[in-house]
Amino acid sequence: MTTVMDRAKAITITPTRAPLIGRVTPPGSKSITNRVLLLAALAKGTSRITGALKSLDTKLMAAALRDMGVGIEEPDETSFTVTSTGTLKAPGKPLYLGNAGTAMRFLTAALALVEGEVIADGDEHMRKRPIGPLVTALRSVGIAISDTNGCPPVTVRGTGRFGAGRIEIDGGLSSQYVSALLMAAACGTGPVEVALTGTEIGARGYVDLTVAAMKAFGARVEKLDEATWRIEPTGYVATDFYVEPDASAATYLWAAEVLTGGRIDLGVAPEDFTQPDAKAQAVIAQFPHLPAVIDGSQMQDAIPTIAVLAAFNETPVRFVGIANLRVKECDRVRALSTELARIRPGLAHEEGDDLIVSSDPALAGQTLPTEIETYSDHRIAMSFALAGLKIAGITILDPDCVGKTYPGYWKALAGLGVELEERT
Ligand SMILES: O=C(O)C1=C[C@@H](OP(=O)(O)O)[C@@H](O)[C@H](O)C1
Ligand SMILES: C=C(OP(=O)(O)O)C(=O)O
Repeated sequence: MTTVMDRAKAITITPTRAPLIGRVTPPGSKSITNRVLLLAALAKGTSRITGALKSLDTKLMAAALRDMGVGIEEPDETSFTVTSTGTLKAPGKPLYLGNAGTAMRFLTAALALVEGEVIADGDEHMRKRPIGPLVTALRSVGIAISDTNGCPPVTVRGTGRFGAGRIEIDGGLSSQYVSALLMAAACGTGPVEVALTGTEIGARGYVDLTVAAMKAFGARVEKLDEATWRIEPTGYVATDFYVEPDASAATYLWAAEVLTGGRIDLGVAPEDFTQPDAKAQAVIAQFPHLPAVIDGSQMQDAIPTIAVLAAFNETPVRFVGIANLRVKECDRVRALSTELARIRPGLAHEEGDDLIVSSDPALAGQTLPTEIETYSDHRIAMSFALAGLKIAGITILDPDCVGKTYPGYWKALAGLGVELEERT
């Protein structure tokens, strides 16, 4: 698998004449898969993970753990069997984590548990994604760690132990910093308190997801107040774990359903997801009467989906609380405004960190030949494909970038009867 953008490749979508009706099983959750892979690696014994996502991001996490001596087998398309001594060994080479934010942030904290020096690096996009607050927090509990101008690569000189005491962390830029500290903290020499400094935190639901996964692997975590968690030094116990489907992946299917007036059975009800992006379903269901202002802070990965949907809404939509989108796989605020405006000038613009989508229901049925730049960002590719369900001439460049979290995306659309023309 490669993360290098393949500009020659493209997919042009033919608008659907009929409502999309059918069944699609979304892949397993990326967020949960990468949490439980790490937790299983930190537990002594064998853990069987089922329902897991197999995609670039989880392959990178699994490969890094294998490099550190963890046995990971893949008995089938959706399972990992993880066998570990409960410790991570220093790999003989830098860990390569591509543009997988979860792998980079979660492992950066976990590398304190390795005895020896480890470098964690990523691709050119990851090298622009901030990790400074996490590095500063780790240093505050005596971990020898350095970054590169606030971004990866990071070098950690671990002692095999995490330490104990209070760690303050600013989770404003990324909740993944908080999740990373919480997971490593259960392997501390004593109890650890993780406390938020700022009032803001990127989607809180991801921290809840972390705590739930930690508890499933035997950790004792107590939420002392809205900004503080206390983690006991229990370590982890190997367990079997079923990963629920990916809520962010589900957003494309929920949107495809309302855009085409169809019915897509995902085999799981929106209320049964524990991931923050499941909140998006209630918003998407209001189409074509989406709210005038949508706060994206608690469902960040769903915003590209809703922004493209908003282009077909009856009235304009302002997206607020999305400044963090500027430090994801690409600057998503910029990518969304640029690519929507490429479809039709004026369709979207930025005001500070807000995104305003002008909306034009009359776009549906038009032919507007447009090549959508995807910036190596799976969510830009997947969300703009939705525009192609209604507008003729939408071409998605570098369509394989969906492999970061949803390698079966194009097949899923084709399975629903969407006609895709591939340029290779
Ligand atoms: O913890 C997680 O699994 C994630 C947290 C979010 O990132 P930030 O915490 O960086 O906002 C989200 O965008 C990402 O896709 C997955
Ligand atoms: C932001 C994302 O990923 P990550 O931070 O895990 O790279 C995403 O999947 O939309």
